[in-house]
Amino acid sequence: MADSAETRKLVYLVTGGCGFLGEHVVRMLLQREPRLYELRVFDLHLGPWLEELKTGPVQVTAIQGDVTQAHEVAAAVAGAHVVIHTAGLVDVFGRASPETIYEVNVQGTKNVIEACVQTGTRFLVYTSSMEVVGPNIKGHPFYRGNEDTPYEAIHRHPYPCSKAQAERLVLEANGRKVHGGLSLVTCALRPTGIYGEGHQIMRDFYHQGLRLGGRLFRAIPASVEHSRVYVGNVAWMHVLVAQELEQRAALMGGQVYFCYDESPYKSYEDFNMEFLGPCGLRLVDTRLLVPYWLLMLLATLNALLQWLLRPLLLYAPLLNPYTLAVANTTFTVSTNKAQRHFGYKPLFSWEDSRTRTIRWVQAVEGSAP
Ligand SMILES: NC(=O)C1=CN([C@@H]2O[C@H](COP(=O)(O)OP(=O)(O)OC[C@H]3O[C@@H](n4cnc5c(N)ncnc54)[C@H](O)[C@@H]3O)[C@@H](O)[C@H]2O)C=CC1
Ligand SMILES: C[C@@H](CO)CCC[C@@H](C)[C@H]1CC[C@H]2[C@@H]3[C@H](O)CC4=CC(=O)CC[C@]4(C)[C@H]3CC[C@]12C
Repeated sequence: MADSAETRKLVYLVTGGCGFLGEHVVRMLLQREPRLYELRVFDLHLGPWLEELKTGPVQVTAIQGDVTQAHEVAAAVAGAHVVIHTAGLVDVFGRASPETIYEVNVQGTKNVIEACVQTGTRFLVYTSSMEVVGPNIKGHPFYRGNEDTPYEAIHRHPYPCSKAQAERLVLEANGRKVHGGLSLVTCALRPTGIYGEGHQIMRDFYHQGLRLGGRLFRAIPASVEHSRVYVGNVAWMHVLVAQELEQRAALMGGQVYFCYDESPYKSYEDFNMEFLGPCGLRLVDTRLLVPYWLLMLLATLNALLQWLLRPLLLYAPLLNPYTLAVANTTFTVSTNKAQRHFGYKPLFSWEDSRTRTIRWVQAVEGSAP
């Protein structure tokens, strides 16, 4: 029944569909959206794994394109029922210029919205970020907060600023008339730090630990808690939102939802050790040797070196004043808004998420850094 031609009618577009989250969204759609007829995967860099998806019942169309190019976006959006816009430049390490980050994250999102309006696509799901809220530049903790918790969201770094601007544009576009006269329905999902199969920073920490003889050094007190969320659950929430947006447009349109699951609250480093520990790494407590002021000094030195070396080479280590501030500030969410509004429940338990991630790290073991 689910595979009959009559039930398969919908065309979805996933921007950034070959990224860490995007790939999980693509695979989840193929598994969990029986009405799918065509799945368009739009990305600057297409992955070879897309080929294996082309043999199934759904037409998978790979589109190599750039969200900053309005005409490329419009061509990809034309005829799509739903757009899931995950494409973005995730850079808190100074690899890209602020201008490029704005161009991709803000102008790219404008292009997606305008393409929906011009071509008559009615449903837009945007991948925002917890960074739109915080941590703010004052390092205020956000403890077990929800979507309505008051918090002074002030940023300077281009990444959170660009995500906040883009999110605002998406929410303001809710209710705009699209080609054909119907209204656009939009909403934004705000994942906390995502982990799982394909997580590049986890891979970097793992290889760093191997280089250091199986050790990682604690820099952040264990009392600083972060919310983390498994990539499969983030993908599932995107798919569910996309499915429910039409029926529940009045309730969900123009709304934001944190992405959450049952992953435990822990410091960034302690949480990573849930996976890296079983893969043979140890977290060595050097916090008494490396006090916070020294870390801040190192982070500032890294930023200075990055600036000095820029004409010659790209120096972009994980530690800089911004990443240190984020890592060192408690940011935890506790909410059931997604459950109340569209029946979200995590698809993967914490045990499943942990096991899957550990298996992936173990498979990464032999691969080059
Ligand atoms: N990784 C994380 O912890 C979090 C990520 N997010 C958001 O989730 C989304 C996906 O992030 P990740 O999967 O982690 O990043 P990623 O870098 O793995 O994926 C982003 C994808 O977008 C594509 N892309 C970049 N510039 C593009 C352009 N100009 N045109 C077309 N495609 C382009 C990239 O090629 C990549 O495949 C982003 O919007 C990010 O802001 C939100 C919260 C947490
Ligand atoms: C002080 C270092 C010593 O081990 C640890 C540095 C860790 C940082 C690289 C990460 C700590 C918190 C991360 C960010 C957080 O999870 C929120 C994010 C949301 C996003 O939308 C994008 C990624 C990120 C900014 C994430 C990036 C890496 C950290 C700063």
